[in-house]
Amino acid sequence: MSHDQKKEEDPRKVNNQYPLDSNCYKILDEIGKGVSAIVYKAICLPIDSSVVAIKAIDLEKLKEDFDNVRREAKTMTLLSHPNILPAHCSFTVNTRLWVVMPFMSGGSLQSIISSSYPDGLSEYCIATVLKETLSALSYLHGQGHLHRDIKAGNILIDSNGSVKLADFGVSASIYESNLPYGSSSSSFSSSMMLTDVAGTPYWMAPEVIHSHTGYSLKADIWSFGITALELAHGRPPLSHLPPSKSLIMKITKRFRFSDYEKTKDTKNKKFSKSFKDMVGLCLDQDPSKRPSAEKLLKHSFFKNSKGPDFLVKTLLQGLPTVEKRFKEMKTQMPLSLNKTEEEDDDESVSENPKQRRISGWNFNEEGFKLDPVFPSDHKQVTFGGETIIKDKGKESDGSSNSSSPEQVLPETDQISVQESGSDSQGSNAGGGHYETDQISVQESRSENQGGNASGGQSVISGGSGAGAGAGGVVWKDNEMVLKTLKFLKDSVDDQRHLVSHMINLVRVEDTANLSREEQLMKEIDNLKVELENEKKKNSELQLELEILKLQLSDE
Ligand SMILES: Nc1ncnc2c1ncn2[C@@H]1O[C@H](COP(=O)(O)OP(=O)(O)OP(=O)(O)O)[C@@H](O)[C@H]1O
Repeated sequence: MSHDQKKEEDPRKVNNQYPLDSNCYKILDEIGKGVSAIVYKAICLPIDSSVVAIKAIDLEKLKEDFDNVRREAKTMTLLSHPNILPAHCSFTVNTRLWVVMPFMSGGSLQSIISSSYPDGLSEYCIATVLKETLSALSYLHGQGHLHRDIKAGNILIDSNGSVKLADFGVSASIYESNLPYGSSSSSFSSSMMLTDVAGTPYWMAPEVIHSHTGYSLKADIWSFGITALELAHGRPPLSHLPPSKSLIMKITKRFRFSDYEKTKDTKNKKFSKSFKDMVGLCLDQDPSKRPSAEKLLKHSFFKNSKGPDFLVKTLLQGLPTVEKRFKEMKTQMPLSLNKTEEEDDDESVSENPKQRRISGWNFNEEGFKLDPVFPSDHKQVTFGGETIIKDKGKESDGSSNSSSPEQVLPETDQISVQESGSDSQGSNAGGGHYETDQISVQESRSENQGGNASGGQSVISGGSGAGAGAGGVVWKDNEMVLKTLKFLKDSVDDQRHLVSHMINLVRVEDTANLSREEQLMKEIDNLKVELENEKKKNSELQLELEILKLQLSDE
């Protein structure tokens, strides 16, 4: 039956255009759930019962983001590129905005990974899907649009292996920014800056988080780099941490990929030099140094790209349907799928085994190593004598000496650290204790006792518990000591993150009665103070590290 014949039969079908009436669609199944939307598989009855995906966005949940949603629908209908998912139409149904779009039977790369590739994809797959994504991004940037939410969850794949970039919920046009758009899309210009915070925290570029400095097209390139890591490892770096803005602010500060090519991956997965180089270019802290999408397309890594048939034969082979995957995920992760925004900040969510596959990323070694840290290696963290994160391997009694050698991070497998922190004189309460028989480090801090520039003393001894007393320094292996100091510093950072997280939780209660604007102002003030403290502490630690390095070189 031709479309024209059908048109006569069904008055709702106009020129093969998708009708703006919910009665014309029959919902078949739920296939996805985002922060404020549910995605359904449906058929459009008047158009030959063609299969579509409907993203039903809850406008009540959004409220202040309504402009973004309208922008998504508008952007999707205006853009035309083989790697960009178009929208057939959009209309409101009660309190929801329905965006009707083509059904991509493979679903998102995120759903594929979490269902079938928990440890990540092969580099050939990554090169293939990312090259297509980059083509979409290059087109988008050429049109003066930022996507602002590049991640595996927004890269969809069809049964024929075609790859499409979707979800323009937070996309923005640089034509729409307050400032004039003055130069070509591939060059970074201060006249193209946007200033509002948008996107998904773990993928956000540092300049988006520190949005007062403005950001532009290169923010998408950062997210693209994070997406590459997400595809390679199964989840984005540091995604076990709560996505609070203040936390992410610190997290992104810890990314130093400029020397990424120096990385020597020795465990779990090996990556090619060209992959590391490509990721390293994207994750440059300085946006102006990141390549444009157009330039990145010419990177040697994308020569590994294989085309859609390859994806059909590898990635999609034997994959459960998108609806089945969603059902499975729902039964496995009821918490995360039903959680509210507040619960998002709750670390207990990451208790879910799927979400905890990698509990973090270890950058300790040489400062640039990107090794996933697995949950079983999760160390116990104590603060002020109280156990904040329990050792996964054993029940902790909260005492400072309750940790086992297994708690030592695997990447620094010959190093152990014993920390004890105290603000009051003489007391030695709190602190984690990680030790092996190779080396142990004990750090004691007492604000009222004086000591070195940062008010602390470090004791490093060869052999567990043996060797130097307070104030003495016995160095056995310079490299090991440096690694240990780095680990110590990271451990302090971790504790600070946790404290910030707790402070944030308390603040949520505190500010519950304030207006949204007042809350944001308050949060900004708090963040400023927090940032200043952080800077101060970091420079103190830096100084301490430098002093210890000097002592080391004297030895
Ligand atoms: N057009 C589509 N065809 C097939 N599956 C889709 C389509 N759009 C979305 N999905 C599925 O629904 C899931 C949720 O999509 P959605 O865009 O709502 O959420 P998200 O991008 O993962 O999260 P959010 O945008 O809220 O951060 C996707 O991961 C994907 O598997």
